[in-house]
Amino acid sequence: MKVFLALSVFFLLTFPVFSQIQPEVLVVYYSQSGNTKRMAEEVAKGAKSVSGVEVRLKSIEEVSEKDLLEAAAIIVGSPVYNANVAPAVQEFINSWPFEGRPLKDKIGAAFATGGGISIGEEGVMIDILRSMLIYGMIVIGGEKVESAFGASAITDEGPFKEGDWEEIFRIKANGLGRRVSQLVLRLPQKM
Ligand SMILES: Cc1cc2nc3c(=O)[nH]c(=O)nc-3n(C[C@H](O)[C@H](O)[C@H](O)COP(=O)(O)O)c2cc1C
Repeated sequence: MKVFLALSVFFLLTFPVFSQIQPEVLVVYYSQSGNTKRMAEEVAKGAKSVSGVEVRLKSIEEVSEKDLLEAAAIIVGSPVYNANVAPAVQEFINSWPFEGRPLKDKIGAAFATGGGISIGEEGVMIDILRSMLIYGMIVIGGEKVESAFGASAITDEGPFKEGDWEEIFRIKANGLGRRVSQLVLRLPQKM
């Protein structure tokens, strides 16, 4: 009897801790030749470095509406296509649920990869954040002023030409994910 009582008390005291649902950070990307995918992996790594959050990494083709609704934060990555968000990414964002604004108050952030310096990546991140604002999301940038609009990488010009993944881009991507996770934990969680 005593053992039973002790076990019951232990269960009652620890159940809320074990059953607590961790907020989710969804990192989602579109990538044809692998650069944006690589950046997404680094963003996810940064997000995972913060304990107390669940991180999901998916391509836009793999993401369901349920994934979007369950996430406390959505981080979207796109390559630069003719100085714009890749059409597949814009279509993906356009397909998000809007009625009743179920994405309102989720954190939103962006990352981008572009072939050349200053030929589109900043504009792409701002365009992603601008669309997120329509959904009522709380948009944020990266950790440092160098990633104020999000994390971006140059993949095909001068010293940044394919091959080595530059450390500065990795640091920006890690920092973006980390900051999103830290801020997610500071928001009141919806049950
Ligand atoms: C159709 C097309 C248009 C592009 N336009 C631009 C551009 O305007 N500016 C730029 O910096 N890079 C441009 N790029 C280069 C890609 O943005 C860059 O290679 C990117 O890293 C590709 O990402 P991914 O490897 O994830 O597919 C373009 C690439 C394609 C295929």
